[in-house]
Amino acid sequence: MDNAYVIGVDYGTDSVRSVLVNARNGQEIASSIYHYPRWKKGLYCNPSINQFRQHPLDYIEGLEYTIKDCLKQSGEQISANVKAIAVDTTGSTPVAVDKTGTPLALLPAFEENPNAMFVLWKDHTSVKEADEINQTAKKFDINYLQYVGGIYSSEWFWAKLLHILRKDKAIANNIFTWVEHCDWIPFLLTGGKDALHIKRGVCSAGHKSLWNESFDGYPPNEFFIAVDPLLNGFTDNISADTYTADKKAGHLCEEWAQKLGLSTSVVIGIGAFDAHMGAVGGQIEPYYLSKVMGTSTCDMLVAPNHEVDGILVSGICGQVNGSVIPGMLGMEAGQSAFGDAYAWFKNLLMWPLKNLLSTNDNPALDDLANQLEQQIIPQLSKLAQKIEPNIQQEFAIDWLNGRRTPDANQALKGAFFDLNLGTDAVQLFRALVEATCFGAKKIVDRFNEQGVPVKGLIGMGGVARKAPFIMQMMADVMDMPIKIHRSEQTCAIGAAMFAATAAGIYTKVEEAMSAMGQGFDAEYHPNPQRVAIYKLRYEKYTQMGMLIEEKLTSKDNILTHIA
Ligand SMILES: Nc1ncnc2c1ncn2[C@@H]1O[C@H](COP(=O)(O)OP(=O)(O)O)[C@@H](O)[C@H]1O
Ligand SMILES: O=C(CO)[C@@H](O)[C@@H](O)COP(=O)(O)O
Repeated sequence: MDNAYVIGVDYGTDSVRSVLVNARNGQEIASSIYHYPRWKKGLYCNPSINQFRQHPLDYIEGLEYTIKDCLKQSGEQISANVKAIAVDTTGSTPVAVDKTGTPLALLPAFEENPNAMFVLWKDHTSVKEADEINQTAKKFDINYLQYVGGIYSSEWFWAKLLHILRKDKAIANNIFTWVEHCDWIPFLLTGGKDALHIKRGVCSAGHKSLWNESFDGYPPNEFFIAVDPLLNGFTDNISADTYTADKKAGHLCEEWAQKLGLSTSVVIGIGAFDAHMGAVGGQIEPYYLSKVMGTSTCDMLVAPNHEVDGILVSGICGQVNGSVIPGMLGMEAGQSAFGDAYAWFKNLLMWPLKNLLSTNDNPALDDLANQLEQQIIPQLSKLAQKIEPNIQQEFAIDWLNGRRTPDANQALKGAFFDLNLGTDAVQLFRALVEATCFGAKKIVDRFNEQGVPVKGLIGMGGVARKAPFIMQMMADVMDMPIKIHRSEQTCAIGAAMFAATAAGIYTKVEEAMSAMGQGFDAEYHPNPQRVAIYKLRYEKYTQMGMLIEEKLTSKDNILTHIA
């Protein structure tokens, strides 16, 4: 135990990070990050139709680079004592694979075909298919959506599969099965060669693929045929056995052991989603909402199974036994755009610099544009912090990437209200931040209303750590303190905790969490004066949100007729 080290690998939206930590106390020995090069160039994506695809080579190259870099920084002695690796990824981010479990984009015939690549969580091309799953589910006596909040989302597994099968005959003819990113990386590292043997984590299966123990696995084939005969037989190639992330997927295969310079005795853990492992890295406690705030938010809550027996929370992203901590019910909710909403606003302000300023012959101008870009969100935050909220101020709705929870509806859009000729960028930014905090409060309200009391808030992720202004507003809007986890890399550290448990260094992940957790370093408390004004503004957010939703979904909506 003295000389035991573990590696946690965290695949985020833009980059993969690995950390090598001391399994005894969680001390970070090395970390490394790799930005996906093809993704960075915008390849295979089309934001105007919400198509976001990632090439498997971005993932494979990043895996090799970051782990090797960590080992290089740590030195030979530590590298020789690496006992386990575990991986978390975004999700639902599935890919079509052939019988050998190879993603189709790794085959020459499909290497440039976006439909043969991983369909990133934020790809919303399958809104129609998700709707068809929702409509079909109503025709069955058993409610197959009861454990995923009652609404199937276009961000998820089956909707994405159906969309790809419909769009691309060549993929439909060559696909053997459909696999989540978090289940595929352990398969890769353990040298899997048969797609029937891919081990599916309970986290991905339960939250995104409609697996539940009460159905003895997935819904029956008739359900999928009723959605579309194209889905016929797909569950035959997906094992109904699922695993919690404290278990082994296997050992490092010869090929990857050689590539990385590690031994084949290194244990590979079962994979799970970033937010779920992040919640563990952030030392989640029962009934604390653990908010991973980055591009999007993922809000996790755990509760002992016997205390929430019979409760089904509607409109969330699922409740799954063991998806976060084995033996507890893991519940997931979240917002489709959080930091992404601020990034959108920043990009809007950057438009003249990106489009009117010719930097061809002048690298200094390029540098200047980049520097300004880095400063936009911090400077807006600094100035927005000085504005005291009042009821008449500019106002926004945060559904710029649709609404993930409560009640998934990816067709919804964002909005600004109450603008006048005096409205400036700072006021608009303030309104946007406030809207994202209101969106966060809607999730807390839903848990409270449906019998799962939220007793505290834990903040993690890029925005939680970089944005005191936003975290203070979160505490004010929620009327509840929020404590921020010390770790910069909660997801990767969570993966490292699971790696240590899968390797048998700890018997339970809770033990790993208390031994390896780094604790909290900031806490924001609500300001009573602002709490009162935000209550009124939240009421307005609710009313305006309802108005937008009714308009967008009503039969006499002019846009529906034009479409
Ligand atoms: N100073 C800041 N204040 C608020 N948001 C920020 C700041 N800097 C970056 N962001 C946002 O953080 C998000 C990235 O979060 P991060 O946790 O680093 O990545 P990921 O979600 O990919 O894991 C981006 O959407 C960006 O707009
Ligand atoms: O939805 C999930 C997990 O269920 C996340 O993977 C997804 O929000 C992406 O997270 P990031 O914004 O990359 O931290």
